[in-house]
Amino acid sequence: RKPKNYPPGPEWLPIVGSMLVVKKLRDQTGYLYRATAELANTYGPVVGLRVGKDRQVVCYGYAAIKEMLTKEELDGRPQGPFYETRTWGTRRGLLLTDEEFWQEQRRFVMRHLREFGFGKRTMSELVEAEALQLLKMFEEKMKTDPSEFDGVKGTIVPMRDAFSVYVLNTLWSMLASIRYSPEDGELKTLQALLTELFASIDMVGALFSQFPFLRYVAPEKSGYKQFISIHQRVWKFLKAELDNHKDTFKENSPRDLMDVYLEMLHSQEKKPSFSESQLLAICMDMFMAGSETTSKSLGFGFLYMLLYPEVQRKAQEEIDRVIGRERTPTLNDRPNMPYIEALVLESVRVFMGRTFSIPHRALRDCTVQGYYIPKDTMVIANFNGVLMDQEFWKDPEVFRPDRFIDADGKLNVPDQYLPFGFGKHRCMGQSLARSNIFLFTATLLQKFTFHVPPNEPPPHTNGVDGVTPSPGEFNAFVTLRS
Ligand code: HEM
Repeated sequence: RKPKNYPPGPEWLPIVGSMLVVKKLRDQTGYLYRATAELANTYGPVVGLRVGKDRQVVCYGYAAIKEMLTKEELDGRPQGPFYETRTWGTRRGLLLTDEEFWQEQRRFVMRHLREFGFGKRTMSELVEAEALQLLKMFEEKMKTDPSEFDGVKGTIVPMRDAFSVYVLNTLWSMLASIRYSPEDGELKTLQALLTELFASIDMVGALFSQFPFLRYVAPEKSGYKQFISIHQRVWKFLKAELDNHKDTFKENSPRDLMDVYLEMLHSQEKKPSFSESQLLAICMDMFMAGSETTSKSLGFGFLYMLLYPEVQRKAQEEIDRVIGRERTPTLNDRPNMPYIEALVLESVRVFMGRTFSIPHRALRDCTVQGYYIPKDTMVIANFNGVLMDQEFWKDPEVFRPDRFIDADGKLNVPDQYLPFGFGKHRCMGQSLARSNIFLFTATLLQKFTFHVPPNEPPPHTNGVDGVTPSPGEFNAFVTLRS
């Protein structure tokens, strides 16, 4: 039965709850975020659902989302088999842990990442080095695989996955001093598996999390088997690196986050939340939270730039004015390049405007916008309701970085812009993500212009649904700037 004053929403049927209504809307609209947006149109900005065993509340619109993200009672993360299976049946990591355990671990990781890359100097070095590698890859492609249309020379580049290894390398250098070659077979397989995993589950779980008995009666169909097998591959990959670190570990000379964590494991000050499996879970969370999100923002950004060539032109004008063509861009250029900064914000907006936050959980009974939220309810923000809000942005579907530039030409970020979350669980990688997108975009646009290939239709902006949305596969015809 619905609790009294629970947020309004569709009827709850025995066992399935409101699942069939959500599923029908999802089938009609093609996306979970659109299905819950439809529900918000009918029931208001806080929608109460039950899917299988889970009570789920979806917040839509700025007021509800801000309240949800800042309310301490809602700082829990969901519990249950789905969230624990990924870390060996216990709660581990940073993304899906809460209370004291999470606070201790988050604090430790944030403090030490500053030494190994989140600090201003180290971050510049890492991101600049990767941007140059990315540039080299495009230059090589130009030489080895040229194309020509109507006398214009260039090359065709599949763009959707063009950035992922370089993004991952900046993160992985900090965590484990590793850089992968874009040709690394194992990494490619792993990234392909993650893309598959991300497309097959949702932020609110999977069928086997809402109906746990399906793990036993329909392990294949419920997605359980695939979920486990992909995680096993990720664990094996990460464990090999951890073993390598343990073998080469030297006391008092930490090379990266893995080493400082290992040092902590041997220290007298070690608190119970620290363990080897927790270190692996942190790496896995960073791997999942850090690389997919940033690469997909870049993917959407470049997809939209194909459709809005004037955005590229404006960005290139700024690059020519501030940097010129001789030296490559650096992170120190950021304060002088509001348009590219705005382009970064706009790329993240169109990506996150198609998805949800990581789910929160009510640690205690509380309210959101006056509605009753019982303890252990999953509460989730549909960012579509705030990042694509028609009333606020006026033309949310248009790719227009200028919306973040004020009358004096300065960057202006409104409160409604919260794709990195807010409050105590806010994203740990915001500055790294924004630095990567800034420098990768500026470095490529300084040398190249990106066009829809003349023999292909323009790519569509819909994207592929999943935990995080991904642009569909698309090609760009890339030409050298004259
Ligand atoms: C464009 C890129 C990114 C976007 C849009 C993004 C967005 C978010 C959002 C919305 C949250 C959830 C906030 C909440 O639950 O209240 C989050 C959490 C998190 N992000 Fe990111 N993120 C990005 C990149 C990164 C990167 C590069 C890293 C790795 C360094 C990272 C690590 C994390 C972690 C560890 C959390 C969990 C924080 C916690 O629960 O305390 N993210 N991110």
